[in-house]
Amino acid sequence: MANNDPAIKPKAKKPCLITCTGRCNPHRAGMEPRACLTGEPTWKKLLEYHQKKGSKFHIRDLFEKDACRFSKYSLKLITPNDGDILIDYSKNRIDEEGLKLLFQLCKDRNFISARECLFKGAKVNFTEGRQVLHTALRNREPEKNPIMVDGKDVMPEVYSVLNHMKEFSDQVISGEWKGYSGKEITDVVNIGIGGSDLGPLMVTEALKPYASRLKCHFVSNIDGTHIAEVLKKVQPETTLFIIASKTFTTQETITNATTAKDWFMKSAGNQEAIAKNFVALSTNKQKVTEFGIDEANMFGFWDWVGGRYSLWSAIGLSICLAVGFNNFEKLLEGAYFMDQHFLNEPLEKNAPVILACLGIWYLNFFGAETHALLPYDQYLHRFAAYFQQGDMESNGKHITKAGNPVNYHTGPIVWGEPGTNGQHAFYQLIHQGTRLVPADFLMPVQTHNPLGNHHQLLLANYLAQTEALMKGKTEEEAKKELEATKMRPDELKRLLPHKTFEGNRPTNSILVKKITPFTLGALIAMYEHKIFVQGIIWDINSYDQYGVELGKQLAKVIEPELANEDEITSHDSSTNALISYIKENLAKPGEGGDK
Ligand SMILES: O=P(O)(O)OC[C@H]1O[C@@](O)(CO)[C@@H](O)[C@@H]1O
Repeated sequence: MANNDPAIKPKAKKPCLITCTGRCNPHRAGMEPRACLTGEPTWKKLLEYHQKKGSKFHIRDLFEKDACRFSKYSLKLITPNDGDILIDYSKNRIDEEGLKLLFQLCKDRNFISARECLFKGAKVNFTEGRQVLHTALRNREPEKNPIMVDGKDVMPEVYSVLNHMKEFSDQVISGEWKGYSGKEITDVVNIGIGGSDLGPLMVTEALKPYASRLKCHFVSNIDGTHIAEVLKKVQPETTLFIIASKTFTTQETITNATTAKDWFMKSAGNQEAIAKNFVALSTNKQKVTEFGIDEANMFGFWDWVGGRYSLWSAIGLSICLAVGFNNFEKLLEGAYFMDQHFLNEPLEKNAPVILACLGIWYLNFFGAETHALLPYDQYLHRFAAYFQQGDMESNGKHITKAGNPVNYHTGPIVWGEPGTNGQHAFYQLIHQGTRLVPADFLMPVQTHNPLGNHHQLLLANYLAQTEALMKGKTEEEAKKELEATKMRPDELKRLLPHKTFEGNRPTNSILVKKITPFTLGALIAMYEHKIFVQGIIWDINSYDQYGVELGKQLAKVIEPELANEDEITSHDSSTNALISYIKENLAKPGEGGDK
């Protein structure tokens, strides 16, 4: 399914790819150190393989031809204490030949050396000139594996912050740490956005079975409703506010933090009280102290920690408070387990590499545009949302390392909801729509809430969906079913096409014994590394995010325009008109909100 959007008709004489984005400019002088991806010999072989075989596969046939398909196309990662992690990728439109070509593409794209650079602290974030070392945050063998940044082993600092996080979270949970009026803390409010919110929120929700006595709340949106609704639930004396911001300049976070501080000061009355009920998580000491939070109450981290990769850092303090430091440490251990798997396993046995390659296969050769993450676990209800930032802010790029526009698609649109809810919302499209939607189905075999036959039913639905998406329902099968209803032949003929399922919808089944801090850490790290592999193949920078800046810049221009009485004519007619409409409809003094 080529991308036929007329807005991006291929400029090149003939599109290099089924889904050429039309930005192809292979002859631009000074091509990047690596050949343009679509110029790679392996890429061309993959194109040929797709045209001759890949595009003609039906997964149902692949299973019928090979009784050992599951054992050939699945991985089992044996964890020390949390059971096995099973990655079943057999329900995909691919065979040995195709996988071999994809692994070869990884090698052609210098993946092996790029992986080493990542872990060793090379400046892989090549636009900001930074290392990318979220793996250092969970390095559980610091003596064996020092991590050098600018000639200095960062592991002592990493462990110093972890020790501070442990000491503080233990004190708060035990009640030793008191609020300004001497009362124990009962509620924690994490104020942050993006990577300073999504990770802590997702993990805290996912690990609810491990909850401490503290009630955790998250405020992120600049919409006053978000903080207003949280402040209704907490008391100033017993609330710990965590101001989480890598830069400590993000408008939403500083606005919310200031509102929280003003609300707090109405009760607390003096600046000293801040020291008991506010802490900061940031790389920016100066801004933290300017806000009024003592450096002693700051948990630092470093520029080589990307925001969307920061839950393993001080940004994870709310996780430590929500589930206890020991469980946070198990989360780190799970991620470390996956790091070691990613670092040491050959491509053919490497879960992040396999998931990355299969993603490339559908995105760049079948024209898929999205990737669904479908956790069959209600506690994981924020899992897809977390990887919307993790994946889309990493690989939503179109400029290569050498500064040229790509002529192939890059990062997918990531989305998803927990099962079985998705089945009653969007599975119709996945089963019978016109788009190919590769999907990962995640499932814990054991539930934290054994209740009647709920989990049995959840498991059955989980298994049925990937089977149905793969097998479909042939016309003959549908016809037999309709005939059994004694339906009139003309009615049957009319309904039959609507009742058949093409199947051949690819899925990966990812199962853990149970969602524990360890297995959750491993799963998150697995997807982080998948994103890395895809970024390397696409030759883009997965670790900057300039794309989020323009909107912020324009908002700074518009904000004062909304505050004055003038008619605004400085924008396009739409924006000018929208501003006018808003000004006409702003609440007049005394109009207030309707009750
Ligand atoms: O942690 P901070 O510096 O407040 O940034 C919050 C978020 O803002 C961004 O959109 C960058 O501006 C994300 O990359 C980041 O996670």
